Amino acid sequence: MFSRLARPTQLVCVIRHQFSTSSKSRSQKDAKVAVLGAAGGIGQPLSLLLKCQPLISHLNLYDIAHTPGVAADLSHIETRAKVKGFLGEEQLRQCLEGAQVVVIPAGVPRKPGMTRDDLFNTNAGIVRDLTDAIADVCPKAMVCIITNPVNSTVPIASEVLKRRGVYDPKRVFGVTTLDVVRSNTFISQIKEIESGQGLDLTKTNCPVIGGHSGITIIPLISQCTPPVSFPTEERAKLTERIQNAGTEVVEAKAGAGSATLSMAFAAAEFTKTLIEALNGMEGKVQCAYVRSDETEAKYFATPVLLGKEGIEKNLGMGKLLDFEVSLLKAAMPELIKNIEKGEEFVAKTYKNKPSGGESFSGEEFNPFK
Ligand SMILES: NC(=O)C1=CN([C@@H]2O[C@H](COP(=O)(O)OP(=O)(O)OC[C@H]3O[C@@H](n4cnc5c(N)ncnc54)[C@H](O)[C@@H]3O)[C@@H](O)[C@H]2O)C=CC1
Ligand SMILES: O=C([O-])CC(=O)C(=O)O
Repeated sequence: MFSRLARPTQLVCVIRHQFSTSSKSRSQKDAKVAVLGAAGGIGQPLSLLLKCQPLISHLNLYDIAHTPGVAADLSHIETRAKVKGFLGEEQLRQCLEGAQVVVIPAGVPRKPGMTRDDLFNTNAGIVRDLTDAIADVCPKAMVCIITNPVNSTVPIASEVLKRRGVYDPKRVFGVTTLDVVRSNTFISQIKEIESGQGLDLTKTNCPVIGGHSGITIIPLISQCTPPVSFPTEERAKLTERIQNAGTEVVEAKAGAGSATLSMAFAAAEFTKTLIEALNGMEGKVQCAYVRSDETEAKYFATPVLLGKEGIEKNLGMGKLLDFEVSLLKAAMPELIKNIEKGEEFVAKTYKNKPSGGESFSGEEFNPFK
């Protein structure tokens, strides 16, 4: 059930292959995708990968800077998707017209010494306002949120959509694919050191549940396919590396941002799987941070089966080892706090704009009063 997609280890070749294979197919449907934050460190390579994705017919790129150049550049690539750039708030709604999938990497990244939660003050408002525009223009779109802190930005987007009366939990995703990508890579690397032969990365799949920050990232190594086993100490070390992998990149980049290329790869994989599922392809599964009843946290990442309407089924976390249960216990307080912080932010700051009516204060929605 939890299948891996073919992964572009040799990216360019696979991009060409995907394009040439599917340009022969006349049965594919058109997908219109908007990327918000498209000129950034993630946005640019992500837009490149999406431009090479044959299921995408239209690719709209929005940012507060540089999108005309990025769009002009990408538009010269001989692949199917028609690329348009949209610049500044006044063009945001135009960008979103007809979008079936909206991917959001807009917002500031970490610098060394910062936590993802330290990004909240800047990024919360960005996600709130972008989601508000989505509610106006393409309320039925799939919303894929990359912007950190994901643990809080997904609740923020959900609360805005709720206030606008267009929330459907099947259509809102926190993109946590990078945690799976990293787990697969690190597990295979260790097996290569141990046995001289790594795992076949096209078939390796380690689900990652929980949230997307530090100890809230819970790799389920016991559920990896193919099955792998590690001595207790090594499993703990591997888990810690996966949890801190984002910080590993932030430190290596030494002030120049966080993971961009691997994140673009991961988000492109997620988007591709989602579009395939929207097109009716069956058995499409990805881990994502979604509205969930799995635990006491309202939002929780698990493998989800994707379908024509978004999430078809939450596949849950399965049976955990004692070690994984202890990781889950450790994660819950932080995760719940992050979720509440996102919800409170919207309650305190959201100004609803009913169509044709006047703006009125978010105070009216404050459930804490
Ligand atoms: N979910 C995940 O696994 C990951 C999430 N991230 C997060 O992704 C976000 C983006 O990271 P980078 O691309 O490296 O940052 P970046 O700074 O390189 O790019 C961000 C882009 O967002 C744009 N932007 C800012 N405000 C905007 C607004 N109101 N509307 C539209 N665009 C706006 C900026 O102009 C910039 O082009 C960060 O919050 C980062 O923490 C990064 C890596 C992994
Ligand atoms: O670490 C960061 O700030 C960016 C991120 O979410 C990741 O790389 O997993």
